[in-house]
Amino acid sequence: MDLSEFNQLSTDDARTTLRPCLDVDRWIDGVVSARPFSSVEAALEAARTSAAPLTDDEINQAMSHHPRIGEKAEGSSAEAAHSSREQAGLGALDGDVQERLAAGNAAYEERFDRVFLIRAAGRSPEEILAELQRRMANTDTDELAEVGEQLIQIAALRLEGILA
Ligand SMILES: NC(=O)NC1=NC(=O)NC1=O
Repeated sequence: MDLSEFNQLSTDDARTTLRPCLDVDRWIDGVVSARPFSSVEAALEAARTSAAPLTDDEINQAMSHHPRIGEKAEGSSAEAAHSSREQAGLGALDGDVQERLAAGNAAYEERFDRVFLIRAAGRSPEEILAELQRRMANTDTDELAEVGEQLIQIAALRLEGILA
């Protein structure tokens, strides 16, 4: 849809449109209430700043919608479609990278007890692996903050796709 359609959506329809971007009510309401936007960039800026930083509870709730990096998104939900598109950008992972990513995901889950989440769009598999290694050294607190930032980056990219 275009920006004027988004600006004119009812509050409920705007909320429904935004939920697959980030399943956090405070973020959704922040973007919905900032309408009408004068430009797509203004809408994206609202998406990048609304509800930031996310709380631990909001992060944990939002995380349930994200498949592992390198794994096919399950189901036919809007979130799954977004994830598939974002991960398609990784291209066909060669065997070695696929294995290293699977091993990295397992190590990350062991260390932080959640799926490794990263904004995949615009990143090569090698960059994602490097980020995974770097973040393994984070404290729990620092890592949770990074996850929150990545969720918001993904949300803004998803909104950009919706408004394209
Ligand atoms: N585990 C993940 O990082 N998942 C994802 N990253 C994205 O950019 N989209 C996803 O679904």
